Amino acid sequence: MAGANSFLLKQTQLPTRGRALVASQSLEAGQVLLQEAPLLAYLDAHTASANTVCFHCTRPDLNPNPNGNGSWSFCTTCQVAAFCSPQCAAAASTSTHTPFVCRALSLLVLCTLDFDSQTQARYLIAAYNLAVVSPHCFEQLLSLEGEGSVNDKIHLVHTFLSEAIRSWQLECQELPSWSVEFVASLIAKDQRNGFGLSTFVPDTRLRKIRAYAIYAQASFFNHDCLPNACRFDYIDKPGVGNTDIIIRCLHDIAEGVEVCISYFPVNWRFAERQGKLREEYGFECRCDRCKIEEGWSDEENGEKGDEISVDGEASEEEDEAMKNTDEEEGMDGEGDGQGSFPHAMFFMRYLCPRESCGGTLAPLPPHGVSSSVMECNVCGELRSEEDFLQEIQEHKVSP
Ligand SMILES: C[S@@+](CC[C@H](N)C(=O)[O-])C[C@H]1O[C@@H](n2cnc3c(N)ncnc32)[C@H](O)[C@@H]1O
Repeated sequence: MAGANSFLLKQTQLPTRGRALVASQSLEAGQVLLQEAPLLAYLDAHTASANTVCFHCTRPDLNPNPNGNGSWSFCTTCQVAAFCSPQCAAAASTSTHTPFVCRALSLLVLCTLDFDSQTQARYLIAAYNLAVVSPHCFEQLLSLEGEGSVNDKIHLVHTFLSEAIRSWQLECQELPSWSVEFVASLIAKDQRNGFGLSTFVPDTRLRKIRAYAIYAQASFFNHDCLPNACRFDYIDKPGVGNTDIIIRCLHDIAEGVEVCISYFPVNWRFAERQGKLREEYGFECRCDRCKIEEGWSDEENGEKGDEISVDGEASEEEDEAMKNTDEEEGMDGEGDGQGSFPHAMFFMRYLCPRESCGGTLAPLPPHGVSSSVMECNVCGELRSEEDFLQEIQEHKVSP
């Protein structure tokens, strides 16, 4: 497979879960398995409405100023897309902000779609643009999992996209129109394969979605409620590649073992996890953890859910934070030992201990030797082995 570390993973086909990625050699804790640039990325409509994020690289304007801000500029044609630098503006003109996108964005601000539909419309604009500027990448998008069905919301965004295409055709060239069924299937591909690009807001300790992205190779990671890898992104890092996805091992993985991530915070309870996977991903999870938790009563699910929250208590705020976060996360597991709650140690080791964070901890990439320092994929905090051992003592759970 393609990607920076392509030799570490190989794609295979599994009978009950479709395409999957397995370790093609033994992998080390913290190892970077994949670093990949997006096939396409698009801004969340709420974020975009604030006009403080670069349309091309998604970095924020940290000092918004109505009189103009250093290297920041707006597209003078659509007056919708902001760019953080002349370099981003120039790169966008042949990739993410072509004349078609520019026209479509100027129509988008005039339409009455709600924010959710505007976000979907931004995805469709980016997908249509991809079909024009990079047919090969568009083919990759089309090959991803997901077949959708048409509903009223899809009719609305389809109508918008058709208008945008027609408007551009009048001025320019003959462009193919897309059927509503085709649009529904593209939206399903986004739902099943898209990743949120978010930033951690230290004051609220919540994540704020800034943009979404789809990656050709990372789309082949299946889900597990006790994953052996997790995803990092560094969208504010300087230089190119800030929207790359990085997948790292949580622990050593033997050759031939499937590498899975979690599609949402791992401290979600059984019913929430099953509901999300059924409704948005179209499958029933039969992982080891689910097989155990399906045998729990509602009370047990509630109690154990409480036990494995950050402080031994699952606050409503924390639950809400997790619901608002389309990331793989973890939680700690005080629990009652390995007997009735065998995955408690997973949460002890891989949940960020910071209150309300809910992020997953993975070791820093090994440099010669494995690192014992864990990094949180949500708040970015580091935890040393000494801190971990102290936490275990406090929780009185044997490692
Ligand atoms: C991001 S794609 C993963 C790659 C996918 N298997 C494929 O063939 O392209 C997500 C889809 O994979 C399938 N999938 C992922 N994890 C699964 C699991 N644990 N059990 C069954 N199906 C799974 C579901 O169809 C889901 O909608």
